[in-house]
Amino acid sequence: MADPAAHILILDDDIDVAYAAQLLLRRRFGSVVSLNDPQQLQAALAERAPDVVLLDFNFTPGRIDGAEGLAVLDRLRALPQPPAVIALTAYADVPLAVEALKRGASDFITKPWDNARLIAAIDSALARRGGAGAAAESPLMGASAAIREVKAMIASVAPTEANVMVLGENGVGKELVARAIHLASRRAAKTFLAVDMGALPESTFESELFGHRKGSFTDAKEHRAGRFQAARGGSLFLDEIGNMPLAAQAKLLTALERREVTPLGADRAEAIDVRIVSATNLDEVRLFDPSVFRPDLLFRLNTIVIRVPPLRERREDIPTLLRHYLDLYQVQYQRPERVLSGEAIERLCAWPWPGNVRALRHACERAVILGAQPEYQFGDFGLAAPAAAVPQEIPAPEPQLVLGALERDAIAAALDKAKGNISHAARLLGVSRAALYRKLGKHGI
Ligand SMILES: Nc1ncnc2c1ncn2[C@@H]1O[C@H](COP(=O)(O)OP(=O)(O)OP(=O)(O)O)[C@@H](O)[C@H]1O
Repeated sequence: MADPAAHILILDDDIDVAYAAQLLLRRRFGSVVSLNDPQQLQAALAERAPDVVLLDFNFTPGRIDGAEGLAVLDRLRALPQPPAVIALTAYADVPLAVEALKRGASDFITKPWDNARLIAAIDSALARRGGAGAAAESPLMGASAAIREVKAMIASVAPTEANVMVLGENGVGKELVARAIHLASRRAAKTFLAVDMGALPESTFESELFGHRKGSFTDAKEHRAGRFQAARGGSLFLDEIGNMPLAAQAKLLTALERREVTPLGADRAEAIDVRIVSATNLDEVRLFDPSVFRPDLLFRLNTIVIRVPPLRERREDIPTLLRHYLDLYQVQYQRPERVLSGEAIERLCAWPWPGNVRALRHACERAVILGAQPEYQFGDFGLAAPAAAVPQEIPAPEPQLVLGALERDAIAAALDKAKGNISHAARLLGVSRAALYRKLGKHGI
């Protein structure tokens, strides 16, 4: 199972559709519940808050304006811990998909869906959400010289149309930078759409990005908009571009060079009107290796490069980030305000934070939930001691501790082999990126 902790809610009046989705998703996610009527929503939310909601937009027979779905979307987004919402649109309705994205949906899928694409969309939504509610909307915190430089670059490139490439390890805040560029640009009122390029199945790459016409291949039962069309007028964030196969890179290059895309089966190309921001955690040696990444595509994407340094290289930001996320989770979990003990601050500032700000955020969430003393202690943050420091003489370890240690070692080995690339490591371990992030959080890696 890819993510046993995830709770997925399907809201679709078509019982067959909901059942098919349930069958598919039950094999991968811990809990999958389907509802056929929005009136059942309140009770379902009271029972367990979902991580991801798959939301159909029309419930009353004959209605196709999507207003019912948009109302549910607004309700879900207003929850204290809003789930990620993936819009299910039956009519390849681009304006509706765009409206849903503007109101906070994380993605949209056109019915009938491609199974791999649906799973990839849920995985991405879980990874982005990181199990931590609205925290993704945090502003870019920090006042270190490195972050001040990043903010200054954002301010100067945002008003231009230049393509920006954001580089940095996993969890340093590349997507936050991309969003900040969008929000400071003249496109701010339009859509910001993030696409995990590493998760797009190769077989449906073109249809996902550029769309397709009804009948262009066996399963193309309806016209379908691609990501380029859905983000029209706004910004398209191409995340994890370092994980794209070379064949897909060639297709993307052609679209960017011509500034137009041709949906599969269409006889005319459509002009592109998107600002491209891309990101990768590949180090620059690998990025400049032509066997990994096409130099001509790199040249298209990296007009401006913004490097976000790892947290261990800007430790002065750690106290601000700790306070920010502790405050956020205290409010979210309705826990009392507490300060950090001196020992905790000292050790947290010295911690290497290989998972960067994402790991710090998870650690803060844990401390808020588990901390039981008047001040937060280092131990509340659940950061695992390095493997070598684990005492060897424990007489009869409990089986789950042994399993935990084995899991941690396997993750560490996979990360090492994948040179820190989360997507590659997840593939080596046979789990989704979302699941791996959760495990990294669990083990404090
Ligand atoms: N400077 C920052 N201030 C506040 N929150 C931050 C900062 N940097 C990162 N975060 C938080 O850390 C988490 C990870 O950030 P983000 O998704 O932008 O990282 P990323 O570099 O795109 O990661 P990945 O490469 O794994 O996709 C998010 O919850 C984000 O809000």
